[in-house]
Amino acid sequence: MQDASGPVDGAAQGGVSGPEREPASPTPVRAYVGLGANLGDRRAQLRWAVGALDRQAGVRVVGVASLYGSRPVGVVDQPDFLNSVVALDTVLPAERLLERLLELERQAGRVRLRRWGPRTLDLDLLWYAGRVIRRPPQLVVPHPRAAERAFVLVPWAELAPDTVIPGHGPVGRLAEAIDRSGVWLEEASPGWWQEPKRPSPGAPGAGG
Ligand SMILES: Nc1ncnc2c1ncn2[C@@H]1O[C@H](COP(=O)(O)OP(=O)(O)OP(=O)(O)O)[C@@H](O)[C@H]1O
Ligand SMILES: Nc1nc2c(c(=O)[nH]1)N=C(CO)CN2
Repeated sequence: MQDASGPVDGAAQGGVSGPEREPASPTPVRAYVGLGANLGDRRAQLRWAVGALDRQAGVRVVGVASLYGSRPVGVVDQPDFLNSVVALDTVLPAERLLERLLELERQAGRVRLRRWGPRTLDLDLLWYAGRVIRRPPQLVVPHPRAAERAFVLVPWAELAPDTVIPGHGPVGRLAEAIDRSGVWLEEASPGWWQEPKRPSPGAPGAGG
């Protein structure tokens, strides 16, 4: 993983260009993915998702926003969410990337009970290389509700305020204009998603 402001480099990542696979983009493109959870050990699930995304062939996590708490939007009689946004460089086409996101949701034990209902892990493809993709209901990019959700815009603006959501404008401007009263900082990046630090031998409390 690296900083989100780093260059997009290294076309031949992840070994996704074998003959039996989908043709991959020749060079990596930037994508942004929204993370959400409001059931189970929410923080652990989001932390797992960051690592699992980075381990996907053809995907590299290049930035992770802070962790935010948020009051539920849409269906309001459900527990509060934790939300964040990650920046990726990927050689996967958008459809393949979405398949991976849905598979990771399944691995995290997500069961689809109702739209906008509670979930152990939600991964939304917010933005892919600035492209507009309309293949409803399977794939719509930019995510159709991203520009109206403070729990998306606030973490996203930390990573990429100048990124333009086609049809809406720059993420930073949208984040400044939106009502963010239902969103609060839970834990600043990078603390929440990095491996816990082991105490060094001999340090107070390290034992033995
Ligand atoms: N950009 C996108 N990101 C994630 N899923 C998408 C996207 N576009 C279309 N979909 C489709 O939406 C379905 C997932 O819907 P889901 O149940 O997660 O909606 P939701 O999270 O309850 O609501 P919302 O879409 O408002 O966040 C998937 O089957 C997927 O194919
Ligand atoms: N605060 C918050 N509310 C939501 C969220 C979410 O991630 N955070 N996700 C939803 C469906 O994707 C519906 N409502």
